[in-house]
Amino acid sequence: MALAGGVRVRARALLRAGAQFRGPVLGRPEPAAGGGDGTRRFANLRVLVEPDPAAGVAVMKLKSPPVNSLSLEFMTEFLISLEKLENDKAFRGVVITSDCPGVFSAGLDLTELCGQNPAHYAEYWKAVQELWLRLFLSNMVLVAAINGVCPAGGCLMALTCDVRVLADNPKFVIGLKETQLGIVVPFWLKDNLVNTIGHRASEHALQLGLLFPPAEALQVGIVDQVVPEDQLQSTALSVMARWMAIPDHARHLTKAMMRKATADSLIKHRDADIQNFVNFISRDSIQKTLQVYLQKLKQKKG
Ligand SMILES: CCCCCCCC/C=C\C/C=C/C(=O)SCCNC(=O)CCNC(=O)[C@H](O)C(C)(C)COP(=O)(O)OP(=O)(O)OC[C@H]1O[C@@H](n2cnc3c(N)ncnc32)[C@H](O)[C@@H]1OP(=O)(O)O
Repeated sequence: MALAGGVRVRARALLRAGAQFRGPVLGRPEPAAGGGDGTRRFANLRVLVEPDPAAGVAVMKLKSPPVNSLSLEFMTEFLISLEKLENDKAFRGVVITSDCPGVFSAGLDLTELCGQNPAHYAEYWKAVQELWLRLFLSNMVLVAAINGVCPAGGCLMALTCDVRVLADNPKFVIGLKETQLGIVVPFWLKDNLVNTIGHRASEHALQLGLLFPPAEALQVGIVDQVVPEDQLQSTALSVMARWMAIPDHARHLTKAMMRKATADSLIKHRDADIQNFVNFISRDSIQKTLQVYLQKLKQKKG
């Protein structure tokens, strides 16, 4: 699946600005592009990719500090990195994790949702849809190694993965807290949650805007495994190894079959969903609520 129009334009702008695939990364000199030694890492500004072509796996580390919020730039760079891996036959699986201590992702970037114009909201929501669709329909095995708090849009990313492993830390809550902010999750994200934890549990989780700490997250099934923090990466890689043992074509066709109806319901109604979002987010009452919330977040330290 290729990047959608608006996201592609932004991706091109980022590429022109030289935002991606530069080295050295983390201060370590790297072989020149195309060096082909199989160990080269690549990165754009906000996503660090550590490939292991021998295993067919790459680790994507979200590194958009302080909280990996889903800004347009971050989502675009993430999708560029994902597409690069998908186009490379060497890679069949991706572990998604965070490089920001204590936070997997804080979800939608609230500064993108406050005080902007309708065209911006439309572009932003299209990018969110694209992020979800591209992850949800990815050919590759996706394992989320959740090493931090994972609310709302962070949970959206994790829910698209085939497996979620959560580090056992009481601060690392996961869930869709939108109603607590006075907003409503889009129907396709609701469907994604229902597919994961069932209808009744989703009703409670969504209406109450529940954020589950590890033991509850495991019990309700929003994550598949909870492991000690220091075992998160190794567990994610061994889960991946199990999935990689399945022939790709059969696994992927099965995944596509299981997910088609949920994805199609968004694909068929993308424009209407964007219009709904723009109307909703432009309301004075919603703007006020979000602004107060953002202010509170900013004042937390003071
Ligand atoms: C009819 C159709 C209608 C459709 C409507 C659809 C609406 C959307 C629906 C669903 C999808 C998803 C929605 C969302 O994702 S909304 C965002 C929800 N996220 C949150 O509420 C998380 C908010 N953040 C936090 O709780 C904390 O920051 C934290 C727990 C993640 C991390 O805590 P801590 O480490 O203590 O960091 P700080 O709180 O100090 O934050 C640092 C810094 O970052 C800023 N910040 C935090 N979160 C966000 C964010 N989501 N967007 C933008 N900026 C954020 C924070 O303000 C601080 O900034 P600074 O003071 O300037 O440093």
